[in-house]
Amino acid sequence: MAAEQQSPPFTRQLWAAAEPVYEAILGHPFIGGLTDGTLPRQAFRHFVVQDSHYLRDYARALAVCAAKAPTEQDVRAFADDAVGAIAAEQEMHGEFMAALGSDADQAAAEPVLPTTRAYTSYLLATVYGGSFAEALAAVLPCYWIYARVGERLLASSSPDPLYARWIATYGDEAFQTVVRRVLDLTDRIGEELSEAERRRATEHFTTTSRYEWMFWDAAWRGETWPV
Ligand SMILES: Cc1ncc(CO)c(N)n1
Repeated sequence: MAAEQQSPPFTRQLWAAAEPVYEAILGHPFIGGLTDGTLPRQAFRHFVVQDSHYLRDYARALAVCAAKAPTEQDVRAFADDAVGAIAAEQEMHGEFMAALGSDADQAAAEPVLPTTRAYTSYLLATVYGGSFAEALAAVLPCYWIYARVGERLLASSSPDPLYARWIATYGDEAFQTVVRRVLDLTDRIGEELSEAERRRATEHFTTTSRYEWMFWDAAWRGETWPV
């Protein structure tokens, strides 16, 4: 019991695992190009199309978290966030695709590429097959890394209005509030976990954090299916 009380907040332990990935994301040319406005439209378009595919499955993953959540309030919070992910996906389709001279139908018709498929498959397998703590750890980087990246980029924003708009979405106080709530829940859940359960959850968290870096990198490289 005493050992449990001494263990650090779970979110601190998790962030320590993700910190190198977060630094790598901030140093990635996709993020650099977003802030200085030099990111080629083609790379941004790749991101927007894949992200709309991603968010559809992410919404389902959040709905599974809702189904497994411990309290009524947590069920409601994840169900709200699932709705929020669908709204974000539709906004991506609508506003961003229109600004890129395309439309929702065109985006939906484009293939789900390898990194998107790998990330969403891992997420869905973990939330369906794992405990609530594992599910939470798997979906957490999507919230937390975007909130941290958004917050960091908001200071400099971007000379490109389209990229500035993207940055504003995630740097926005409303999104920061949503993320703080999930982090509070993570610390609450973390207190009840054994060391082995913390380790398992941390592994999911590290894996999906890496997928976050890979997601930007795939857009930057213009990833395609090799065959
Ligand atoms: C890949 C990815 N991760 C996180 C977010 C934040 O919701 C997003 N929109 N897309």
